[in-house]
Amino acid sequence: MTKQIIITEVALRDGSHAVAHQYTAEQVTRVVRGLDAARVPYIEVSHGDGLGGSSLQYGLSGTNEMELIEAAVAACRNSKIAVLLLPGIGTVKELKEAAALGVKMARIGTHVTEADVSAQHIAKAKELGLETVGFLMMSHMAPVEKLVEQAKLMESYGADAVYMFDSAGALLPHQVKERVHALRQSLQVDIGFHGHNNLSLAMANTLAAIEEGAVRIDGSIRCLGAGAGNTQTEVLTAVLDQLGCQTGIDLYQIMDVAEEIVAPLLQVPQEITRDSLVLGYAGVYSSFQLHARRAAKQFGIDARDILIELGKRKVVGGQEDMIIDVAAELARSRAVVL
Ligand SMILES: CC[C@H](O)CC(=O)C(=O)O
Ligand SMILES: [Mn+2]
Repeated sequence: MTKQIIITEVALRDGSHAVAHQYTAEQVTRVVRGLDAARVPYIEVSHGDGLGGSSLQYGLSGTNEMELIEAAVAACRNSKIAVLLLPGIGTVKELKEAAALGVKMARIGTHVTEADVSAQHIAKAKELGLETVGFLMMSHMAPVEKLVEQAKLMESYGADAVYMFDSAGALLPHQVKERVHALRQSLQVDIGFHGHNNLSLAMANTLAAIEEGAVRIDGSIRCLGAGAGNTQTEVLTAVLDQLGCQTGIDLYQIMDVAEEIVAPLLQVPQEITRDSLVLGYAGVYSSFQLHARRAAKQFGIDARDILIELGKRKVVGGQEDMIIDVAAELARSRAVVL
């Protein structure tokens, strides 16, 4: 595999879920400086749920995300700062603000069956001169044909690349291969992949995606991300180097950022816990983990039961309020049985 792989580092966005959206501008500056020195091409910075995500529904940010973005842009010499926007959560107003701060890439995401809601935001991002990526979340929930159909919509709206997101960390390598293969057959633009490690398959799935032609990959330093986190950037850098793929990232430098700057930020290392394992097993949005844990505590029940029930109900991003409803129902039904 002699390929050029373009990595986007997502610890300062997806990893925001893992720290309950409490990054400070000082932390962002230190991490971005390190990533920039390691020559990571893109660094995503936003609330975990994207621009405008700070709310009671999704979790309040400790620091206004525009301040974090400004700090990130100021800390870059080489890397480009990307932002996430989920239409319905973020708006064009925030996209404009981010662009004015010097952001270079917009990543517009929708649920895997709802690409049509991204048309306006993709067009606006392009108009603002941003490199624009479309991504389809919870891609395990749609059959391959549906995924391809939705990806083609994003391409038709002007996306420069389309990613499939394994948001629940539920896909197995052969399923990733099948999906990326089909996307590669049908799209002209670059294909990307974003994995979660809930079933310990983020790296295997990433390599499966690359084998089938994905050239844009999300990584997260020290795995910092929702659920069990994402494909670990520094490990991916080493593995791709062994495979003869080029990332342009300095391996020792990225290892040092992981060890010396990111690890000390973590209260506990990012690992596969029983709750994150259930996210992958039940096919539930990784960002639901912290909400489910809180609800479990509040109602005196097991977070795994909540997550399994959410999986059965096929709950998707934006339905965070259902977590409390499900927890309350489960607690009630148990009280009746007793
Ligand atoms: C809530 C947005 C979500 O975290 C986006 C993402 O990273 C994913 O779907 O995996
Ligand atoms: Mn994610």
